[in-house]
Amino acid sequence: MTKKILVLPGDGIGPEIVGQATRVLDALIADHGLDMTYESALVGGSSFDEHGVPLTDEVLEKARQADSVLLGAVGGPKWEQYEIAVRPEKALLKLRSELKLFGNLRPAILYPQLASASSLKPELVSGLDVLIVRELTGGIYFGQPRGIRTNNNGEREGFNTYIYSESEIERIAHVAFRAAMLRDKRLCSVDKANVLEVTELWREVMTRVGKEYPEVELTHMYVDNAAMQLVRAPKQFDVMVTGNMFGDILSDCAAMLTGSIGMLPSASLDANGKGMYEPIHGSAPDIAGQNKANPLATILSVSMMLRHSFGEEALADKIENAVSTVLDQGYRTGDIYTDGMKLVSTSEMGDAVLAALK
Ligand SMILES: NC(=O)c1ccc[n+]([C@@H]2O[C@H](COP(=O)([O-])OP(=O)(O)OC[C@H]3O[C@@H](n4cnc5c(N)ncnc54)[C@H](O)[C@@H]3O)[C@@H](O)[C@H]2O)c1
Ligand SMILES: CC(C)[C@H](C(=O)O)[C@@H](O)C(=O)O
Ligand SMILES: [Mg+2]
Repeated sequence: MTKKILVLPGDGIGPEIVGQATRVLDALIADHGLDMTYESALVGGSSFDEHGVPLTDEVLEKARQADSVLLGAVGGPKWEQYEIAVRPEKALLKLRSELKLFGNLRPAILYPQLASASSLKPELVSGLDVLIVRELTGGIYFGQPRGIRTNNNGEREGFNTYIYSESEIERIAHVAFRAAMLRDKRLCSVDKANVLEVTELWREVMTRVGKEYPEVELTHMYVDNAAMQLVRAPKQFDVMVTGNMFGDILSDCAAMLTGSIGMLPSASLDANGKGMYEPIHGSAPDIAGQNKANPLATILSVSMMLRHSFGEEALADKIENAVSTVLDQGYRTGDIYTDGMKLVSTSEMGDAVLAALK
């Protein structure tokens, strides 16, 4: 059966970077006779402008029907004036939650060629390979009740609920332990169990599930310390597992260690391996429309799609090798540029990756 991919470019730099990723996909489909097709649709602000909602029922249904989804980025200043319920970001959250994509994998890998682009000293990051496993459909992002209300003193107050059920923690724990089993077998669970009951339970469940994976060394760390350790000595980590909001923050932090947020892909998976793939960065309004954005995180997201949703390991490797080749050749978009390298545009980086794939 032909595999169907739904492509959602989104807003800001989304269409520019996804444009390069689909060129890579086109080349692989043509050169390797892959039985895959894709169609594109609006999401986020571009959908809001056209349809008055950031995600139409039709596009949600297409996402359900697809074998996997490739997303660029959503959001931007144009839509910040609207209430949260109709903002572009809501589309992303709805897709994640409706498709039950609870397991978010965010690999922070330093390509050796980019050691000098990292914000840390090369010796601290050389060989860096950390996998952040982020719970993506629960926690404070989705907990009820939430809102802005007027309290008894007549003052407005905003509130959200940080909640995790045991089963939600268990299933993300299994994702993380299984990932650790395929790597260096070290898992660090990040929480705030010294203050928040929800993460006290998180720690208890992680420890319990850990008994099923005796080969994996499980450690626990408070999130404030984890943020500090990530910039102090990031190579101490193999796999990190954490909740939705802590994972959001720590993954942006880890991204910068690899040279740029423009380098980090992600996979958001359901219990059956269906996934949505996207770079971890946003729509970068400051550079949108200028053909400047780094498309590599999105191209690497295609690689993750081929690996996790379609079992095409060799082709996934091929994309990663092509990225490594273009970095060897000295091609750099502005975010990863260092002296002596060749500064290229988004589309020229795409050209270079396509050439390296041949
Ligand atoms: N997955 C998503 O769709 C997603 C993720 C994060 C933020 N957002 C949204 O994006 C908008 C902008 O958010 P932000 O500015 O906080 O974060 P951002 O990730 O868009 O940008 C942060 C900084 O990183 C740079 N950057 C990001 N991606 C880059 C790339 N590929 N190449 C080069 N530089 C890159 C930007 O230019 C900017 O200076 C907001 O509306 C936010 O909600 C969306
Ligand atoms: C845009 C926003 C909803 C999203 C998140 O917070 O999950 C983004 O920051 C991410 O990291 O994918
Ligand atoms: Mg984020």
